[in-house]
Amino acid sequence: MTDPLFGTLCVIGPGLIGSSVLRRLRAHPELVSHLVVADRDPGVLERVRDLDLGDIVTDDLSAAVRDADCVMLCVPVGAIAPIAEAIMPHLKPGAILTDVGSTRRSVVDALTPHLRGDIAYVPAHPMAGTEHSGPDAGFATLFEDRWCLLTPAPDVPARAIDRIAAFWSAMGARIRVMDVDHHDTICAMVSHLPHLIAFTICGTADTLAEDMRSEVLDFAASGFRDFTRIAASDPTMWRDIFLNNSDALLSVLDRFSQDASAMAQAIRDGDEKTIVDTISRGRRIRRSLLENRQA
Ligand SMILES: NC(=O)c1ccc[n+]([C@@H]2O[C@H](COP(=O)([O-])OP(=O)(O)OC[C@H]3O[C@@H](n4cnc5c(N)ncnc54)[C@H](O)[C@@H]3O)[C@@H](O)[C@H]2O)c1
Ligand SMILES: O=C(O)C(=O)C[C@]1(C(=O)O)C=C[C@@H](O)C=C1
Repeated sequence: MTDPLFGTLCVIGPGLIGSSVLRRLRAHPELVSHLVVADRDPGVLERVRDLDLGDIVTDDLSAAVRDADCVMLCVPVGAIAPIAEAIMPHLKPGAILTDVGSTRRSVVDALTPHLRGDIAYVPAHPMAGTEHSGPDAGFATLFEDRWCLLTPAPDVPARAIDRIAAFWSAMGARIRVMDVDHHDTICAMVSHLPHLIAFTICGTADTLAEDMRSEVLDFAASGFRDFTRIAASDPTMWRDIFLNNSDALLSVLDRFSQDASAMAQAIRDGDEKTIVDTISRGRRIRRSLLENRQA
């Protein structure tokens, strides 16, 4: 029998992501021997107990981390650094600290000054999720064949990075190690901007429906519905993402606005070539994504 990856793992914030990790660990008990789960919300803790996702379930974060070989923060981005600061004095010597936050630079900058010398911090962002939140939303296969982006500082010991990489491989994910700012630029484009557009387009349709006193939304077919899926995501999580990745997000939003204006101009001018070229590009991207997924 192989040794477990961690003797004790503590998950703080057993929502969609945290509870998916815990479900996978329950399905593969050889990976981690002992699971400690902490949250500030009594309702969440009750569900975690009902679902039997932890061996110890508590609202006492300091006590929860005391014996943990690895502590994983699965809370909204704005709560990561404050929680890390609060638990820092209570961490076991030599423990690994990790999180699953969707943005990196502002979190790393806020957290690093509080980092103890004997604690390795290895942020890991799984590029997987749904529009749902909370412990009931998770599922054990969420991370299968999805990327997990690791952004450790250059001085983090390789042993700790390897552990977290092995952990996410066991979750079914593919691993890529990258620089913090590079991570934020990529995620601004492929995740944060699409969500911003989805939230905005729903608002526009809703306002139009009110203005016209009409049933615009009643006739929403699948194109609009595809936007509403991601627009149903958690407001606190997305507020934190937008505010914590503002520079990269505003920069891609600027480019998007220019491209949308160019499309508007092409429509105004009856410029068929530009319109067809732009649509064809989208079609090519969709097809190459589907091919890569099947590969
Ligand atoms: N949802 C996604 O699609 C997705 C994908 C990848 C990464 N992420 C990131 O993962 C993290 C968690 O997202 P989620 O969708 O699982 O969220 P969630 O809302 O489902 O769960 C978050 C949990 O954190 C708890 N929490 C919040 N503040 C806390 C605090 N101060 N102290 C203790 N507990 C606290 C909440 O009670 C909740 O149980 C976020 O940083 C998010 O950016 C989300
Ligand atoms: O599929 C979804 O619903 C998601 O929103 C998942 C998604 C994404 O944008 O792809 C959302 C935020 C994350 O940090 C990573 C993944």
